[in-house]
Amino acid sequence: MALAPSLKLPTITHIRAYSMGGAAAKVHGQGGGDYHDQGKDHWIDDHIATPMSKYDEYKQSRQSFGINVLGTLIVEVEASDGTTGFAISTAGTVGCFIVEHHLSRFVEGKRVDQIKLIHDQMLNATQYYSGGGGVVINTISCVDLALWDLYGKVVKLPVYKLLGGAVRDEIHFYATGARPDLAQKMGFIGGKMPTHWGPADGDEGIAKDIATLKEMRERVGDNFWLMFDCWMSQDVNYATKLAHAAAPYKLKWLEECFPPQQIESYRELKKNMPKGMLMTTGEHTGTLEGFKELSEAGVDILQPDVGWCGGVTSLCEIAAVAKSRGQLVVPHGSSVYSHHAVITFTNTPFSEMLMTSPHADYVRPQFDPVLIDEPVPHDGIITAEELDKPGFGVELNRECPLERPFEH
Ligand SMILES: C[C@H](O)[C@H](O)[C@@H](O)[C@@H](O)C(=O)O
Ligand SMILES: [Mg+2]
Repeated sequence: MALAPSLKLPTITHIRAYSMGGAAAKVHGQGGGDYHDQGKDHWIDDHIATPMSKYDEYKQSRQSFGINVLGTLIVEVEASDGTTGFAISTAGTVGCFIVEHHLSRFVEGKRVDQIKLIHDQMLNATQYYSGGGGVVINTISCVDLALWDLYGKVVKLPVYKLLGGAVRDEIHFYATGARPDLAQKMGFIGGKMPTHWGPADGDEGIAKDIATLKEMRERVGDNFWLMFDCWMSQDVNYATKLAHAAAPYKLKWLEECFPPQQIESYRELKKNMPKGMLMTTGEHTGTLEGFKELSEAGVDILQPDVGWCGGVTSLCEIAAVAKSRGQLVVPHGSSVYSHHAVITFTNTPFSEMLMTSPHADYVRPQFDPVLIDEPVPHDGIITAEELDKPGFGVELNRECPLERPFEH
């Protein structure tokens, strides 16, 4: 049966890649897709424990060791009917090179609905240099997100409806930031704090982070969720001791204690943790196989970042891996790009809002200032209705200092 004329979909004529911020930029602290690229005196760069914390010179600031060197990647795709779609991620100038000189050949000339075909070709064509994660997968994710945005804008449907529709009317959020007590007042269901100390600080480090947890528990009462985010900074012994020291204060989960490759460390920690405390991780894992391994190691909540794991196409596959084992998938804070996916997942009962206001004392759009109309939770909630705009429902703020370093 021939397609109705209205369903004859346009082809993709152009893909373009822009960067903003990062080491290659003249201006820093711009925020955007690389949300760690903030200005001075920001909670997100205040003595947070990392794998680099064992070096005194890199203890105070993650920017000092380069957490924000990449900057924002913006990918724009244009269809033969003139419609454009775009997305952002963390890949900056490096990502621009990969898009313009490698991935563009798999995109231009295809129909706007051939997203999965393009995704498979991008993943396989970069296998020889991607290492299955990092900036290459971030870049592929950004292209995938831009394609979903374009498809939605061509057929005039929000991405979540293209994925099969909402399974709930609202998304409820926990907040990540320095002030869970303020997050509670803003209507969030929980607060996730970074840890500030690690194995190099020994038992004294554990005592200091537990003191913060104790203080916050006293402020928020017994029922508000409190979590620690350890950003790959620990070893199994330290994480085990921290988990048991935190149990009296009802810590809900311990997040990303180790680098993504240390599957055996996660498997061992899960056995060591107090009963009822959850172990979560995944934001720095970039392959479906990597998430399968984490799932089998007993991770309770998989936390892929849709801009770093392969895009919406991969996120849906990861959600199915989790679902097959009765586990949850709660994406790392990635704003509108994960909202449209999670509202269609039956194993995502809540999601993350990353507080990018400097003192975590008000709700600022996570990718501010690069997205126009970026939705934010009100009283800790975003409704399906608020997502009812074509594509991801946002537009690119072209007043940002965008550069196109390469062309093809
Ligand atoms: C707060 C954490 O240190 C990271 O900055 C954060 O981006 C990420 O780990 C998260 O889970 O939100
Ligand atoms: Mg995290």
